[in-house]
Amino acid sequence: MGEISEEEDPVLVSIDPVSRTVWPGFVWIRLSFDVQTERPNQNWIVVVIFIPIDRYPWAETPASSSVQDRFHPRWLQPDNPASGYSESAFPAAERTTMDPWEAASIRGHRTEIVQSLRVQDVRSYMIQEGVMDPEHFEDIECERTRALKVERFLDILATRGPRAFPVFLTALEDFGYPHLADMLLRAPTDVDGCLGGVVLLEDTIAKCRENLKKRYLSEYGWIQPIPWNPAFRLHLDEVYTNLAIVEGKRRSVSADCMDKSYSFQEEWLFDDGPSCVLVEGPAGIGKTMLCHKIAYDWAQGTVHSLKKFKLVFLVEMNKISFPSMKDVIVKIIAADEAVDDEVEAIWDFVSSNPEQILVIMDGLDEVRSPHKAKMAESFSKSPLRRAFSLITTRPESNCPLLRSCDKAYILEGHTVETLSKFIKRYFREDRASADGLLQRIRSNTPLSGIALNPLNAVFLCALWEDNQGALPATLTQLYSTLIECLVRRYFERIGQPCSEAELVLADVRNVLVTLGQVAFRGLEENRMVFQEPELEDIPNLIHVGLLAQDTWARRLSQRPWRFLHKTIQEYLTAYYLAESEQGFTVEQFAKVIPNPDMYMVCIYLAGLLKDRAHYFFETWKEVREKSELANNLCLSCLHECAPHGELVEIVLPSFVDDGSFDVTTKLKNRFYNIPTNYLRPVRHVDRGGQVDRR
Ligand SMILES: Nc1ncnc2c1ncn2[C@@H]1O[C@H](COP(=O)(O)OP(=O)(O)OP(=O)(O)O)[C@@H](O)[C@H]1O
Repeated sequence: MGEISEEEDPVLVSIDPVSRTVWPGFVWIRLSFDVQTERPNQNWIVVVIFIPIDRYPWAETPASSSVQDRFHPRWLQPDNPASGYSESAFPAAERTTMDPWEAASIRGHRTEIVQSLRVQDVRSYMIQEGVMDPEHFEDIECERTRALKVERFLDILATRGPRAFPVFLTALEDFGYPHLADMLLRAPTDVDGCLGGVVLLEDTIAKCRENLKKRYLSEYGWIQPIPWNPAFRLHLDEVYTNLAIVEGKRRSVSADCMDKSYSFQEEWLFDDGPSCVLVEGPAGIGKTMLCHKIAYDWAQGTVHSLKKFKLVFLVEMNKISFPSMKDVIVKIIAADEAVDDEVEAIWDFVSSNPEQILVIMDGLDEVRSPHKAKMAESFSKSPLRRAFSLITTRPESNCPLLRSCDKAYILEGHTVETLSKFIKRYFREDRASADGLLQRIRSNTPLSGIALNPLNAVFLCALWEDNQGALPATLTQLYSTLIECLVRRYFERIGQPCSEAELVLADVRNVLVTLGQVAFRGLEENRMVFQEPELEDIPNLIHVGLLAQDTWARRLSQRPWRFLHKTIQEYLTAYYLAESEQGFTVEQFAKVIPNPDMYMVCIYLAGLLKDRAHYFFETWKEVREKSELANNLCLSCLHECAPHGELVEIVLPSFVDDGSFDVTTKLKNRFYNIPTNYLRPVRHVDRGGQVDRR
C-alpha cells in the first residue's frame, strides 16, 4: 500500500463525503489509493486517517469554529475546483449509490425534515441539477398530504446516487431551510459517537446477512416430503430434482411458443442486471421449493450468480398483509431480534443499494384480491423495483404486479428422467418399491401424466408405500385416496381400525364437509391461515393430519393452523361444494366457476360430482367466459369426471375455437371412448366480438 503523508497534495486526494464526520479535535478523511500508480483513486484501497483539525490542510479558520464553515457541501460538488472533487479524481460513474453516512444522516433527521420541508421549494433545483426527474415529482404529487409527499421525496432521494445528498443540502440552504442543511451535516443520532456510521452499518448488514442465512439453512435445508409424516425428513440436496423449465419473453404464452425446455439453472435468473423475473406454474409444480432452494443456495454460498447479493429476502405472499413493500421487508428484518434496533438502517441500505438485494416473492396468486393493486403500486414505487426480484405464481392468477416482470419462465415439473430419479431417491434402499411404482406409472397413461407434477409424485410414492395397491387415475382420486389413507391411519392410532374405504370416509363425511366449509371461506378471502376458534367444531380432523401448525409461530400463545398444502384446502373446498346441501347449488357453482382463484377447485369439483356433473357444466356454459385458459380448465374438468357423450355435448358450446385451439381433435384425443357424433365441430370464430355458433 502506498504511504500517505500529510504533504499529500490535497487536490489529488479524493474526499468522500464521509470525511465530514468529525471527532472532537480531528477530521476524519477517507482516502482511496491506487497501489500501482500511487495516485488516489476511488476504486482501490481505502484508507481512513484522522488528522488533528488544526493541521488539516484546508483549514482556513481556527479549530474552534464550526465544522460546517470548513466543510461546505458545495466543496463536494464537481463544479468547484477547490473541492478536489474533480471528475478525474472522483468519477461519478464509479460511485452509483448514496454514501451510507449520508443515508444515515437523512434517516436520523427524517422526522425534522418531514415536519418542516415543502417539496415544491426544492423541486426546480433538484431537477435542474439532474438529481431527480419531473416524473419523480409527479409521483410525489400523488401523495395526499404534505408530510407524505416529503416521505416519498426522501425515499426517492435515497436512490438517486452519490450527488443526491450534496445537491439536496444546497437546495435546503438556498431555498429557505439552512437549519435543515446544518442539521444534516451533524452526525445523526444513531451514529453519533461511533467510529463512523459506515463501519457500524457494515457490521449491521453483516449481522443481518448471517442471521438470514442461518434462518434459510435451518428452515429450508430439510424437507418433509410427506406433510403428515414429520419423522420422515430428507435433506434438500438429497431430494431436490432439477425440474424442466421453459423461457419466454412474457407470461401466459403457451409452452409450445416458448424456447426449448431446459433443466433449470439458477444462473439464468440472475446473470443479467437487476430485473424482475416471473416463474409461473400450476399447483404443486415446485415453485415454493424452487424459492427455498435459491434462498438455501445463497445461504450456502455455493452458486456463483447468487454471491453478488448482500441480502436475500424470501417473502411468503400468503403470510403477509400489505401496507407497503417496505413494511413487508422490515418485518422480515425485524423477525431477527439481534438487529431489532437497526431495522431502519438496514432498510436504508436496501433502498440505497437495490442492486445488491434479491427479493423472492413466492405465491403471488395467494395475495388477497383487495391487496393486489395496492401491492403492485407499492412495489413499483419502492426502491425494490430496482432490485433483483423473483416472483412465482400459478398461471390463472391475475395481478397488476405481473406487468413489472421483464422475463418469464414456466416451470413444467418432472421429465420422465427426473421423475425416475426422484422416485429412486425417495425409496432410497428399497429398490423393489421404486421399480414397482415406476413400472406402474409407465404402463398407465393417465397416471404418468399426473406423476410429472412433483407434488403428485410425492403423494403417489406415499400411497405406494402405504398399500402397494390401487393407484388413482385422476387428480380427484389421488386426493380422495390420500385423505382416506390419513383417516384410516387416524382410526388405527386411536385403536379403531377400519378396513373398508367407504366406511372410513362415511364416518368422517360430516367432519370433512365442515372442514371444507372453512377451507372455502379461506379461499374466498384468499387466506391459508386459520385461528383455533374457527376450527372449534372439527377437533378430530386436526389430529387426522390435514392441518398443521406453523412452526414459525411457536412463540405465539395461539398458533394458527394451515392446510398441509394449498391443494388440500382446494380439494376440501370442492368436497364441501359437492357434498353439502348449502354447497351444491347453482348459485355456489356460479360463484366458483368464473373465479380464477378457484381454478383447482373446479377440477376437483367435477371429479367429485361425477354423474351429477351436468349441473356443474350447465352452469359453466352460462357463466364462464371463453378463453384459452377456460378451454384448458374445461378439458381438465371433463377428464376428472370421465365424461359420457351428453356431458361433452352440454359444454361444447363453451369452448372458444379460433383456429389455434382445435377443440374437436383435443376432445377426440382425450376422450376416445366418446362417440364422435357428440363431437361435431363447433366453430367459434371471434371477430370483433361476433361469435359464430354453428
Ligand atoms: N424440484 C423438486 N424436487 C423434488 N421434489 C419437489 C420439487 N419441487 C416440488 N417438489 C415436491 O412437491 C411439493 C410441492 O411443491 P411446491 O409446494 O413447491 O409447489 P407449488 O408450485 O409452490 O404449489 P402451489 O402453487 O400449490 O403453492 C414439495 O413439497 C415437494 O415435496
